[in-house]
Amino acid sequence: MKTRVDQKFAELMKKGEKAFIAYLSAGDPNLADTVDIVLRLEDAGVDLIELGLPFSDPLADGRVNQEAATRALDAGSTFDGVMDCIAQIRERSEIPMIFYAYMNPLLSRGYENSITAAAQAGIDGFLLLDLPLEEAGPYRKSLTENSLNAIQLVTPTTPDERIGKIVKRANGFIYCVSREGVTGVQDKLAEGAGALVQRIRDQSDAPVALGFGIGTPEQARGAAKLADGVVVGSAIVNAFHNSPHTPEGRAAATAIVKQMVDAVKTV
Ligand SMILES: O=P(O)(O)OC[C@@H](O)[C@@H](O)c1c[nH]c2ccccc12
Repeated sequence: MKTRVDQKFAELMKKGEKAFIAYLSAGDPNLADTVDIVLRLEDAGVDLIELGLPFSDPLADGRVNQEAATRALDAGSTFDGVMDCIAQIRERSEIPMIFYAYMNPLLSRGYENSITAAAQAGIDGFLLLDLPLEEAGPYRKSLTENSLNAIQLVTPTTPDERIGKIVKRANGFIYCVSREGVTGVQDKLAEGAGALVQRIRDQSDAPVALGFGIGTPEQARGAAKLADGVVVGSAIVNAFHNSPHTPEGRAAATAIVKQMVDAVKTV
């Protein structure tokens, strides 16, 4: 089972290049704009998209991502609308996409068919935040049946023994959460990020992407030196939210992201 995510990481690692992964909340400010923004990010050199399903209680998200999810919900984003958005992106792009979701909206809609619908729409993997490993058997089985990656998170408080269990069940890439707490730009890269990436690499050969708190080209470069990929979310959400929703404004926001992409690509 080789997804676009697998292929992209294999291609980049062969070139000795680091991956740039951009997070955004689907539907912020609306689903049609999400299609435009994703295509602009791809043009700016973003390698993978982590697309968030808007949810009312995103407990792992800081203010920026919470407010983005609320804007998306207020704009009428639904699960089916996000599926249409993904399908529209897929009509025009082969960019690898990971579906980031909380359990609640999937359970309320029905687990299995949510995964099947997302696979049919064209995503390559799931990042499900609040499903404990021990209860994720049926989830992983459904992902495998749909040829989707199961992206798993490792955090600074994850013991080594649990890292071992997590990486055995992960594929695509391992998401290394650089710091304790919720998402949101910080003034510097977390001190222990490098050591945490190494703790993962001690138990897995899978690509490791480092995220949480990265908001400047310097921080992105620093993260790229430590891992195989860099994830940026809040800074990108902010750039597009704080720029006019016009072609010029979108181009300006994209240019901000491109500075971080270029910093990662020159490591
Ligand atoms: O926003 P930041 O600090 O750049 O972090 C990336 C993050 O937004 C994205 O990967 C993500 C959004 N919501 C999450 C919840 C848990 C883990 C990761 C995420």
